[in-house]
Amino acid sequence: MTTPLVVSELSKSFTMHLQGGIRLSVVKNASFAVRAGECAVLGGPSGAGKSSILKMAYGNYAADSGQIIVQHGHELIDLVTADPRTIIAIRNSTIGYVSQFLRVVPRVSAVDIVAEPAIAEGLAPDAAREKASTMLARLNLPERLWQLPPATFSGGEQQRVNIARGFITSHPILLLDEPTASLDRANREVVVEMIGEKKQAGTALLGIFHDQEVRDMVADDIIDVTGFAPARAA
Ligand SMILES: Nc1ncnc2c1ncn2[C@@H]1O[C@H](COP(=O)(O)OP(=O)(O)OP(=O)(O)O)[C@@H](O)[C@H]1O
Repeated sequence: MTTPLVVSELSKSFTMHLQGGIRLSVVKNASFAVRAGECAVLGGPSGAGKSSILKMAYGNYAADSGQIIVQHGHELIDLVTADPRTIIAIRNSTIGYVSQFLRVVPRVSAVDIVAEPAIAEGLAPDAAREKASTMLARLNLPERLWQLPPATFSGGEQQRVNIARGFITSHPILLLDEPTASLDRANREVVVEMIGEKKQAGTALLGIFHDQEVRDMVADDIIDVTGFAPARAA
C-alpha cells in the first residue's frame, strides 16, 4: 500500500514586505511520511514551524521547494506544484482539516455546517444531518444549539462543531491543528477516542497538539520540526 502523505525536503520562507523585503526562512528541508492508520504529531517549540508545515500540507501556504506527495484516488499528486483546481479536488475527497477556529457562516445552523462536507462526499442530505447530529451529541453539544448558527457559541462549543465537521467525512488524510485546545477533559477524551477510530479505519493523521497528555495518548510518531527550522540568522 502506498504511504498517503510523504513530505520531502520541504522549505518555506516569508518575504517581509514591510521590512525592506527581507526573507525569513522558517522551514528548511523537512522530510517525513505519515502512514495509513497512524497519527504523526508535529513537535517542537513555539515558532519552530509546525503550523507552517501543516498549512503547506493543506495547500494553504505555498512552499519554496520540496515535495508533498499525496495519494489522491489512484494518483500520486505533488501539492507543491498542484494547480488550485486540483487542490480543491484533493480537499473534497482526500485531505480533511480541523483548524483551531470555526469559520462561521452566517445563518447556517450548526448541524448543517457539520453535514456539509458529508453531503459533498456524496451522502444524502438527510443521512448527513443524522450523522452530524450523532457526532454533535457525542461531543456533548446541547441539542438546543444544533439548529442555531454557531456565531454566538462559546469557543469550546464552536471547536466541537469544527471537530464534528472535520471528522464526519472519510478522507484518507486528516490534518489536525490543536483540535483539543479549548475543550474540557470529557470532550478531550471524546476527541482522543475519535482519533483512535480514524486510525482503526486506516486514516493517516498529522496533527499539532500542545496538550502533552493528549499528545501522549494519540501519537504514534513525533516529528520534531526543530531539525527543519533554519538558524534565525539565515
Ligand atoms: N504569514 C506569516 N508571515 C510571516 N511570518 C510568519 C507567517 N506565518 C508564520 N510566520 C513565522 O514563521 C515562524 C514559524 O511559525 P509557525 O506558526 O509555523 O510556528 P509553530 O511551530 O506552529 O508555532 P506555535 O507552536 O507557536 O503555534 C515564526 O517565526 C512565525 O513568526
